[in-house]
Amino acid sequence: MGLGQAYPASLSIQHLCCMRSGRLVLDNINLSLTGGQMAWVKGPNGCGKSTLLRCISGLIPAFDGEITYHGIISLHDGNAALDEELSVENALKFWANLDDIAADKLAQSAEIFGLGHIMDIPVHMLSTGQRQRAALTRTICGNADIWLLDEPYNGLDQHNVAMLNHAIKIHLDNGGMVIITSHNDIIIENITPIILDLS
Ligand SMILES: Nc1ncnc2c1ncn2[C@@H]1O[C@H](COP(=O)(O)OP(=O)(O)OP(=O)(O)O)[C@@H](O)[C@H]1O
Repeated sequence: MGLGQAYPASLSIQHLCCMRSGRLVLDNINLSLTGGQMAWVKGPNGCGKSTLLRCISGLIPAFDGEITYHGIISLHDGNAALDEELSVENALKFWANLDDIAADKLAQSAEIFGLGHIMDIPVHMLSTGQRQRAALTRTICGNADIWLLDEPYNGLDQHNVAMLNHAIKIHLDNGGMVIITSHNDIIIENITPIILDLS
């Protein structure tokens, strides 16, 4: 990960308000996390879950309040950010090279989601679940301390849900942090997420 043990990852959101197209979407949101902790952001469609993750990652400005953090952030959302024309392998290698990730670490991460047999397929030919797995591989093999996972279970079969939960557990055990949005319950052994309900 990006930070050593001497400087653990942390995140603090205080009185955050966020506007979209002139409408207040997030109103007075507060959340504090340290290394090893996970937050589950829940609530009905349109309540602002994705907006919150995009705000934390700096893609949407806060209207009011403060977000402070130590660590490197990786945002995983519906936009896979993988080049549609490249093979899965080359699309992932593009990011691995930028992030200075060793080839064997990328290969190991791709194996977690069983990408081996689809590494030579162009990204635009992937199914929903395959695309989700490829995009998750990018986050999992990276150096980020803080994973922002927006509906990461969408499209995943039961086996790959278990694989993702295992990867999350290892990340938390290593002092990482996770903020996740999901409409489904999150069941990860020995992990009790902090719930942020935006209902
Ligand atoms: N690009 C955008 N421009 C303006 N408003 C937007 C934009 N994207 C979303 N919104 C609005 O922001 C509000 C929150 O949307 P957001 O996507 O954060 O909700 P969500 O809780 O993630 O929903 P879902 O459960 O459907 O994924 C909604 O009212 C939506 O209409």
